[in-house]
Amino acid sequence: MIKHTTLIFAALFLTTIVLLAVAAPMLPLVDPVKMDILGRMAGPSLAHPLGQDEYGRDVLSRIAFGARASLGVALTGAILAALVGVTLGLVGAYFQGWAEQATMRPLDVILSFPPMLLALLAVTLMGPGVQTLSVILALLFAPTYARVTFGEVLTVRNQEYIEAAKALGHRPTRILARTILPNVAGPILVQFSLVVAAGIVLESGLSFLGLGVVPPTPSWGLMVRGARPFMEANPLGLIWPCVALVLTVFSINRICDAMRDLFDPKASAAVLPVSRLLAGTGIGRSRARPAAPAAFDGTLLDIRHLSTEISTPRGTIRAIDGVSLQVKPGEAVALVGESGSGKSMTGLSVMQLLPRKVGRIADGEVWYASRDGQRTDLAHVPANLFRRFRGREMAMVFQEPMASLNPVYTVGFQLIEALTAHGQMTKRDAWDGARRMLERVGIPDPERRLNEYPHQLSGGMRQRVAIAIALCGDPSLIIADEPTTALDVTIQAQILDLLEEIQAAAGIGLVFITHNLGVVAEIADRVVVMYCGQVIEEGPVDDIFHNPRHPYTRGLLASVPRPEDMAGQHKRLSSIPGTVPSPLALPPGCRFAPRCDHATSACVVAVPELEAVSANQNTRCIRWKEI
Ligand SMILES: Nc1ncnc2c1ncn2[C@@H]1O[C@H](COP(=O)(O)OP(=O)(O)OP(=O)(O)O)[C@@H](O)[C@H]1O
Repeated sequence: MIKHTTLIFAALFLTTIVLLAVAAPMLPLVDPVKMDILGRMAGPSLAHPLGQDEYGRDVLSRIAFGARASLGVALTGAILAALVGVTLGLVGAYFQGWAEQATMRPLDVILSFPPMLLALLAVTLMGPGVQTLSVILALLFAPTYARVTFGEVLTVRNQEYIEAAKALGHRPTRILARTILPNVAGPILVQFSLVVAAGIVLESGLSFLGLGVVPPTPSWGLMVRGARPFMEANPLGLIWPCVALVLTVFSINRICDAMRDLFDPKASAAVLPVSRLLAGTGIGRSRARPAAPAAFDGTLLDIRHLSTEISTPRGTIRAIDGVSLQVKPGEAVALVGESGSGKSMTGLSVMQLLPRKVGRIADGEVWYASRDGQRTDLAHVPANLFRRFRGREMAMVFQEPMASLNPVYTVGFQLIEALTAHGQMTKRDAWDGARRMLERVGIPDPERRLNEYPHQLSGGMRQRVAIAIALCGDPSLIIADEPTTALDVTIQAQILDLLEEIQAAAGIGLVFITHNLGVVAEIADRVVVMYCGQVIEEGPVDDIFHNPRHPYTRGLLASVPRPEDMAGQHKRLSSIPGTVPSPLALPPGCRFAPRCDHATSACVVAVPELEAVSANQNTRCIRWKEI
């Protein structure tokens, strides 16, 4: 209640002051520079409602005209500084490297100059005046904005919703303006209110030195300075400009606070109870898998001997090493393996979303067949041309939907962004399209949900929205990186059903990255088992589950609880002994040998090749026939 009252007061006060400043020359006010020696420091009267100053000038008139200079200088300076500083901070933090040097280092130079020296330099070059003051303020405050923005962007730039925006094929300028900027707007707005306040105060100091507003032109700062020596004889002369200053600064602060809340919907919106959010999420779909339409005969994705390197402070590692796998249209291929085995890096390499600067495809090919039948080696598509594949041809669903959705935009806005990313649409069509996408992923009451923010949805619904966004570009391939790991078990099952249903109905090729072999059995047609960046076994789900040939696959399967274990038939779950070796110190020969019960001296001689076990199954173990 108090919060709202202060906001209304702030808005009214600021509007009045701004109107007063704009309309001052048209109002029936006394000439603000006209002196009246007989009326020096006279108290309020009908002719002078706020009294007269040390030269007998009308205080009300000087407040109104003074607002023009003070607010004009402070607001212009703060806005100019924000435009320059925020742009440089965004570009420097997002692109880093040379962009950081080009944007942030010149600002460091400006910061190292004493402010007064800068002010004198500007006055020497431009002459004193209101415009010069605005430029000085912009120069002084742009580095502060840039630093605040730079720091904020660094904290959000690795968030999954930024990766999700890239995965949709958005341009960097669009990502900066529409995805990152709203998420860092809060601290920038706070900075803005501080800069306006500091600007008003600085204006008075610089005007006093003859570097800004030239007397007798009124400004609030000059009024404070003029009234100070007479504060005992005429306290009102000091109080009025101070009241105007304090209330203006307070109002700007309050309005900026409210705007910050607006940009951070979590701070203002009421969070709905989870039970209500979970109601009617569309549980209980049939598990029967419809036959995938034979949309395309060949392979949709054909990864051949793909190796990806990452530079780390301790040396370059091969995050994936010679990975080959194929995905057909309508086929679901699961990538499984312990943490660090290279599953995510495989997905990110295909999408060209490797960690900036440090990650690169070192070797291999990634053949992708577009809808028109054209095959492209994605590993060799330049980064600036790759955008046309993301979103439209292939999409990505991430693990944590709260992180992959942009927290400051409604569900509807984000869906419309995705729908319009690759083509123009009318607002009405985009809204209808967004509603249909929500219906498609089984979200009840889609019209209402379109107006809600991600934090107002349950985890399961958020993931449905993330899937809907991925589907907006009608992709042929979806890479889902542990899309159910962050969800509880019942919701996991619903999301799996949904993915399975959509993928099979639309003939989409699905690469499903997971730790969970239970999930693999549920969704996948084929399994690719990875260890230390290599594929160590692959084949159809049934073959891998019933006839695993690699000791590592066996170990993984033995560590999965089965229904009979739960039912009390005491079969001990085994875990694989030892830990995954560091990619910086890989063992010679078979990478699993140090943890393998069946390893012999022959296993450490050379890295085993993938060997065909049957027409469909391959394994990377030289002893598979014996064990
Ligand atoms: N940004 C990074 N910087 C340095 N090394 C990385 C980075 N990301 C991944 N790696 C390394 O690359 C290798 C493969 O990692 P990746 O994330 O693909 O494994 P994963 O199988 O997906 O694991 P998880 O299941 O934990 O996600 C690991 O050795 C990992 O430490």
